[in-house]
Amino acid sequence: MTATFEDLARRLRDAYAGGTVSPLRDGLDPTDADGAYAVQTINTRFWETQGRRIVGRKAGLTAKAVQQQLGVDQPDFGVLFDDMRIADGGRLDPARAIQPKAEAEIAFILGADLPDAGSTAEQVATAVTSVHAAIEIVDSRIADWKISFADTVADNGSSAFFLLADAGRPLAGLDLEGAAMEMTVNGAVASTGVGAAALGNPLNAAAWLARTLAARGEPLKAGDILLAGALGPMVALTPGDVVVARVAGIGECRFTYGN
Ligand SMILES: C=C/C=C(\O)C(=O)O
Repeated sequence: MTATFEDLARRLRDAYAGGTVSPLRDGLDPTDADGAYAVQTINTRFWETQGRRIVGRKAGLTAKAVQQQLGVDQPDFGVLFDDMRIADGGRLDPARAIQPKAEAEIAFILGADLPDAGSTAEQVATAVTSVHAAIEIVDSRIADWKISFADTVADNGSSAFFLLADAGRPLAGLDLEGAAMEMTVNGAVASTGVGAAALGNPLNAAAWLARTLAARGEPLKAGDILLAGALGPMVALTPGDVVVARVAGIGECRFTYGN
């Protein structure tokens, strides 16, 4: 290994403005989760010093369909910053993205802290104040999305932007596992899935996030937004695309990838 974690973190930061970089093989073994999270954390701290505010976390690689797309077999997480949020019905300027893809998800907003490294899905459920249909726009800073597990973890879970349906619903009575997802692009169905795709139930993905972050000493807090992971395959975006995600019984949200 010739590159340090600081080198890799700087390389990924520079890619946001300068364009994609090669896979990080000169400093990270493709399966080195600890090293990859160390790189992610260097950049999280860096961005915080630049005034970006953490508003939540994303779980990723929770759906078999997405794991297969990327050739991995475990979930990961990334940080959601305030400036990554797009309004429901809003626009994402293509100049702000490199090689974006959209994923339809279920999101939770927490009303209580989750400090327990043994948090269960039931404990998370008691902390949830609202459930939303959501879209995450992922955008690898690694050229052509040729990512290993370590590459995507180091690169903030390949996260870039997200939006939540304005209308949220209380958790009580919702069938999260059975909720059918359909995402259309320009009116044509581009991705389908179901809530159970996220580790069996989106609450399992949220509990995985809660445990993982508590164990790292950075527990989820009241007010945090949690993205529970893609419910179906991700879809590459082209300027002009209008993307709508519908999650049955939960809601829908949309954005335009264009000026
Ligand atoms: C590479 C990113 C994957 C996700 O965001 C996901 O599976 O939700």
